[in-house]
Amino acid sequence: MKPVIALTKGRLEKQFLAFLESLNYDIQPLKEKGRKLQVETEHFYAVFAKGVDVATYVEHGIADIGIVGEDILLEFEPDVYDLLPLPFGKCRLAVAGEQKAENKFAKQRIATKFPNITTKYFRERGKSVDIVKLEGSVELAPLLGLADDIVDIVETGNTLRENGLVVKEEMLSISARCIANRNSLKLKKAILAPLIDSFRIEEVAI
Ligand SMILES: Nc1ncnc2c1ncn2[C@@H]1O[C@H](COP(=O)(O)OP(=O)(O)OP(=O)(O)O)[C@@H](O)[C@H]1O
Ligand SMILES: O=P(O)(O)OC[C@H]1O[C@H](OP(=O)(O)OP(=O)(O)O)[C@H](O)[C@@H]1O
Repeated sequence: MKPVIALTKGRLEKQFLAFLESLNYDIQPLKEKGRKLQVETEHFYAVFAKGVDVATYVEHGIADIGIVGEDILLEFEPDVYDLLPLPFGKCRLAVAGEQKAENKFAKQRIATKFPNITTKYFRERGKSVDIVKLEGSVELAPLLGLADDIVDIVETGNTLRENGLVVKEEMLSISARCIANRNSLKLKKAILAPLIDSFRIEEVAI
């Protein structure tokens, strides 16, 4: 029996494949998948889904293991075992906005894909803010007057820069994480351990 791994489609999928390749796994079947959403490889079955759905498939035990951004775990708090950080998908969450802009709204209004993370962050600092939930291109919100600021992922900072926005507060650093279903970890330990252990690499500080 092979384990089932749920992979976040898109950006993390590409980085995970490069990671697998660096560990000498044969990723040819994954590279050739076309539009298929399930692929069998020598060591595991892979299924491809959006990040939050990866967490759902793992929570329900459909997938034994998942590769997902830490932002998804913090925002949705799925009931899964958060096993280990992975050396890709590195970025940070930040509050950003226009450099000099006075707040337009009486109560600071924040646009974000991450309402739960945002509410918690400001609550812990004794501040109550209004949240506008968006699904993408969050940087538009302050430019168009929908919100004062945003809470979003920053990697290179190019998206902020090219839209005339600046980081106002660094919130936290995040990376991709390897998660696991709680029962799978107990019942399928023998087949999961070699895979999980192979993902556990020490990062070299430079
Ligand atoms: N610019 C970035 N640099 C590095 N990692 C990122 C960046 N943006 C997102 N991520 C990480 O990659 C994960 C997947 O992001 P991605 O943008 O591919 O999917 P998404 O946010 O669900 O968007 P889409 O709706 O386009 O699929 C995020 O959960 C986050 O952890
Ligand atoms: O600092 P950077 O390297 O510019 O990366 C940050 C951008 O990447 C993500 O957006 P994504 O490309 O996923 O598009 P989205 O706005 O539709 O979520 C994120 O939401 C930022 O907009």
